[in-house]
Amino acid sequence: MSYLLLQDLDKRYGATPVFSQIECRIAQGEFITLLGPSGCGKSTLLRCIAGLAEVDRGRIMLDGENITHLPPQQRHIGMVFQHYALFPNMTVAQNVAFGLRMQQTPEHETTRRVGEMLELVELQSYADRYPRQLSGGQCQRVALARSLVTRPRLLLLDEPLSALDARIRRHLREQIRRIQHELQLTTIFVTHDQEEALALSDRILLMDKGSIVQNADAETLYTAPVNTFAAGFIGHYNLLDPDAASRLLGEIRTRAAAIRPETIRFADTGIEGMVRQRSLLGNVVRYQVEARGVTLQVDALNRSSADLLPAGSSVLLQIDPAAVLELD
Ligand SMILES: Nc1ncnc2c1ncn2[C@@H]1O[C@H](COP(=O)(O)OP(=O)(O)OP(=O)(O)O)[C@@H](O)[C@H]1O
Repeated sequence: MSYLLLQDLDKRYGATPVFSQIECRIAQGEFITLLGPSGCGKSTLLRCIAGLAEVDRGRIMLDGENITHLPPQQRHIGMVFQHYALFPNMTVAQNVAFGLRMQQTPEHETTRRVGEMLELVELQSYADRYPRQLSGGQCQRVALARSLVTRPRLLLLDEPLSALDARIRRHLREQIRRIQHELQLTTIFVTHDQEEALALSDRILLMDKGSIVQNADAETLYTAPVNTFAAGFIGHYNLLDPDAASRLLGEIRTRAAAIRPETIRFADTGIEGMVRQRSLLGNVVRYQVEARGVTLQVDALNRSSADLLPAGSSVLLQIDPAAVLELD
């Protein structure tokens, strides 16, 4: 049985549909990511699950209970937002204790559970600080501890990392994954960052314009996108219309083709091309290569600076036919 079931959900604001016919089954303990471009309806869907917005049609079942019309406080769902809404006049420990105080949990129990949560997010020594004395990443860990302390049935994370710098983001996302795994907590994470989604998720729901375009694990989404939107959003696929694909591959193609830059190789024989530009992405070098009138991105491992090809180099490209996806 699914732990969380979203059935035929529709939502509109006035005449504008936000999402429609959302269907999804989520198992207990799964880490699901809602991924999609800005405005595709991710946050609104999350807010509907939390009870902060109403769906116009459909049913939301959590652990066998129909929660579609329950007020948020009766859903027992934890939520962390992009901007940490900590109480500025309360210490870290008081912020974390807030939900328990509202439930009138006995004082000794509150102290114990707050201590456990601060340990979980590695902020034990910050208990008496105020939010203004914390970094952005620390604030988000407090927000996480605050939403976990009441032992929610479901954790919803709405772009909790997007206001943080890249290094802190990576560290905190690993921490979130560890905590989620330790607590076996069913989690839905919203992001528009594909790298974050691929790194974190058991399963990704890729959304576009209010619909789920693909529902798959990271590997499937990366290697087998279902259409050109999915291929354009995930990885850095070369997307070629049928004309360009026919010219490049030297055979008639009637559908669009998608080729991942890392599946194209420089070789001793193959399609003639010319390097136009290169950019160093750290461990990878991304070349822009012109071949048969088509501009391609080709990724190569950055093994040594002696191997780097300058702009203007003639190259021969090998494209494995199995790596050419046909898409609509
Ligand atoms: N309260 C509201 N009233 C009217 N329209 C809204 C409201 N909230 C969201 N929308 C619209 O619904 C659509 C989906 O918004 P939503 O915030 O769910 O997108 P999102 O995918 O989370 O985007 P982002 O990544 O930018 O946060 C957008 O077109 C937005 O303008």
